[in-house]
Amino acid sequence: MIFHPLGLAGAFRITPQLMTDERGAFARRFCADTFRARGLEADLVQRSISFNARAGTLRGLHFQAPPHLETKIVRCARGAIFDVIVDLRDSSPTYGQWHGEELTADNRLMLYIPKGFAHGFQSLEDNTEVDYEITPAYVPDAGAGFRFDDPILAIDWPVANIIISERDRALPPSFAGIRL
Ligand SMILES: Cc1cn([C@H]2C[C@H](O)[C@@H](COP(=O)(O)OP(=O)(O)O[C@H]3O[C@H](C)C(=O)[C@H](O)[C@H]3O)O2)c(=O)[nH]c1=O
Repeated sequence: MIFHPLGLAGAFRITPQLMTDERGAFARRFCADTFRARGLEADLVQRSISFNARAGTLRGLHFQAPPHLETKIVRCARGAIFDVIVDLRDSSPTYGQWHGEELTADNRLMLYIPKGFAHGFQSLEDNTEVDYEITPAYVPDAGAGFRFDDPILAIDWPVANIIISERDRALPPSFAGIRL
């Protein structure tokens, strides 16, 4: 695995290193010892799937409220997504900044998202599936977030036909004032 630090400290793009032969390839996409050695969270207690039937589906921008802040590893197992993380860490010099990354089944890229970030994505193809590794466990009442079209962030979502849930439509308009 190659860890590429993003401009938002503590977040990484991870590239699995393919070992190829005539059959195809093999690559490690997680290793607890490697993550611990890098000071990253290695005890990811839940693994989840997000299936998105239509291109343009947008989920987010979400986080779990303290004390249930999440660490996540996100990858695209089928199709493609535009993945966005937003730094909401109160003490961070990049507070209020965001990073977008195209994660696809073909590029096999992953994002490591530390605690204190909001997360969201938009699917770029039909039948897109996203894999999550998350800690701590899901706490239904801790769900929080803000709208994808926050005017302060002005995220340029790639697919014009945006499909979102009523819940996401009703989120607060901006991250302003949220400090984790
Ligand atoms: C997140 C989650 C949801 N659920 C249940 C709750 C609902 O019955 C159903 C769909 O939940 P929700 O609409 O909150 O799912 P998303 O809109 O995809 O939310 C996720 O989207 C953004 C992009 C994220 O990064 C988070 O993983 C998460 O907030 O799955 C669970 O049982 N466990 C879970 O961990």
